[in-house]
Amino acid sequence: MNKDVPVYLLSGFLGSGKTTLLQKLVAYWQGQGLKPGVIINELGDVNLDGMLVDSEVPTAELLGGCICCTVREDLAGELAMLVERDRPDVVLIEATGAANPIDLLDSATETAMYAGIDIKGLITVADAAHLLEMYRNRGGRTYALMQDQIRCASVIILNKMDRVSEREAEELERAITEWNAYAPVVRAIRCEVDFEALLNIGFAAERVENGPLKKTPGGRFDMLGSGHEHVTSYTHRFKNPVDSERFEALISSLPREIYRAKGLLTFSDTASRFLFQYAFRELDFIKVTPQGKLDDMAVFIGEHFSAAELREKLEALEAEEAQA
Ligand SMILES: Nc1nc2c(ncn2[C@@H]2O[C@H](COP(=O)(O)OP(=O)(O)OP(=O)(O)O)[C@@H](O)[C@H]2O)c(=O)[nH]1
Repeated sequence: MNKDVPVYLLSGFLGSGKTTLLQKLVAYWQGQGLKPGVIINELGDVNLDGMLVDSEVPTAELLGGCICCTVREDLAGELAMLVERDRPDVVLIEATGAANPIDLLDSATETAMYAGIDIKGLITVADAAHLLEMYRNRGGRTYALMQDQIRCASVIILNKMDRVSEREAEELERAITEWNAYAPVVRAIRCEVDFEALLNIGFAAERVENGPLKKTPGGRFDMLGSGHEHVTSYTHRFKNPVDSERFEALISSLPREIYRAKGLLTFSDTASRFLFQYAFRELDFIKVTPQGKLDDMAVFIGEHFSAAELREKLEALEAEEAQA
């Protein structure tokens, strides 16, 4: 009989560093001579994260919805198919940052009943600076979701340590341990951690056995989840290139309610195309050469922001360039 394929789930709020970790874990497993498979779930209908994953890696995409609601059944199907078709040695599932991990765990364990997989547990990546701000302001559904993602974790990566001080990190670690006394907390910058240690400490049998989550007799995980219906997104499709500096200025003037944006852009003043990333007030650009035909687009994610206002600003930016 074939051995069950180990499956790791990856959660963490929008922009915390999940894809950064996914890329590194994939490289780590490849370095061990293993064949990893990945499933990526994005809220938008274009898989931008997929562009950052080695094209040799079998990848399944779940787009246009979130694992914990609209694409729940699809996850089971995609996971079973990936395992059957590509026979990976290990699978990593990256949920959207808006996903409630309970539903993700539920859906994955359902699949485990028939698909020959072994759910190892959940890695939660937290953006230290963003979590700290949320923790100090206490309240709101984003904060509740971040807490749930930490409560459900088998191991927590406290990422973006370059953005907090030692005292702040200690304050965060105390809070995290209160929410989840079982999971080890590993500090990191750009999710750079000792992967061997991470996979050993976080998923040791006795920890999983005594972990924060117990299954109910009905097979579901017994923990109240907070929905993420408050999270909204707006996808903009660009008709023509925009000026990079004006685009940067627009991004830096975004309202606080928009905490995540990413997209693929052609600038009028540069030769190549760029994947842009904006997470908790930090902007990053990566040069890319997308495979196949992909139009310029940007997705903005946040709470109760005005999509109409944002669209107007973006259209004005496009119009300025068209006239120039
Ligand atoms: N300053 C800083 N930035 C980081 C660190 N780790 C990742 N980033 C940046 O944060 C942004 C978001 O990282 P991702 O790995 O795409 O985050 P994600 O959790 O996959 O985002 P979603 O898919 O939208 O949920 C990117 O611009 C990263 O380069 C870190 O340790 N410090």
